[in-house]
Amino acid sequence: MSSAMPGAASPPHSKMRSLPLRVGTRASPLALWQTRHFLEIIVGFCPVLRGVKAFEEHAIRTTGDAIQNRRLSEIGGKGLFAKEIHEALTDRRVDFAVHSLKDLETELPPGIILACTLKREDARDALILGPGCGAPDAGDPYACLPAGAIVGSSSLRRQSQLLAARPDLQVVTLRGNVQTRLTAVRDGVVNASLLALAGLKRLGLEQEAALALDPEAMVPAAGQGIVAITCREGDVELLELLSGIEDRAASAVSKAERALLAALDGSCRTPIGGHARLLPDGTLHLTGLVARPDGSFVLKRTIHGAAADAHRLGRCLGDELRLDSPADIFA
Ligand SMILES: NCc1[nH]cc(CCC(=O)O)c1CC(=O)O
Repeated sequence: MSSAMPGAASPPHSKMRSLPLRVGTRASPLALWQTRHFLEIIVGFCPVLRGVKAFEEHAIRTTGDAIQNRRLSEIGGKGLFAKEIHEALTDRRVDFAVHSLKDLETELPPGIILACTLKREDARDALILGPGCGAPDAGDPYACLPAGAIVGSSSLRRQSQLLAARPDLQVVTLRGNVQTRLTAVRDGVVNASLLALAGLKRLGLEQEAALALDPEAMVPAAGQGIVAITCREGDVELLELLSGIEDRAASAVSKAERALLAALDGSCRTPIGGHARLLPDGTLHLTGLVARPDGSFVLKRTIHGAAADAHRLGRCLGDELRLDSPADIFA
């Protein structure tokens, strides 16, 4: 965190509030990378913000960061990574905040809105291999895992899809930031793990991925690979500025994926996947998945339609998946 020199920066034009703008972020290396990435984009878009001390980073420690080695499903879900950041916005300690979209709950607190989404990085999950694994084979991605191998993951979505393909595997809880999880694999605490390729790429760790998994075979989390910015609903100046850097493709796919998630209204104990692609002809393809954590039930469907209908497509697919799932999935 840095503080501005008093009086060092004056508003670049009359419409702009006084600087610096305060940016809220989690403190992990990935979150800080994403925040600096966002700042580069916004400065590129609005050069008047260059050269002055225009931004101030506020790293905020969240409840989710403080809890290690327990499943999010046990501790109350993804909202825990954003709660303190939302509070900082509401209390006007920051002006906007940078999030991984997949960690952002579908229903934000009153007064806080998703102002823009940045261009999507690779949405796929990556397989990380440690001691005891064979050579990776893209045609049969799990063949490199020996019988009974221990896979570290705290994601019920990844666990359910993995166990559906390989019921012999043992999935154990593994949390912490990307580096912590890579270290656990390298040290042989687990034989393998699954991580978002986007996080690895952003941190320059792509070479740690043995394989990128086909998103139809391992359906990613809704919003995976997308950075999202929140701000206060009434802050029209900022909303206007942020709308200028909105990536339209990311906006369409995130609308579809998040409408799917909202329609499923799954508790954090329900494995849910959602992945949309925008084709060059403007059609949007959305794949959704619901499952039992042990992989004994997996339901996967795809819907397609006009990108302009992204929200409706997501809701339709979510309703359909819910209707066609056994009662225990959403109990
Ligand atoms: N839940 C943690 C989290 N939130 C966002 C990412 C990766 C970056 C992204 O999806 O944009 C990760 C790490 C992971 O799942 O491996």
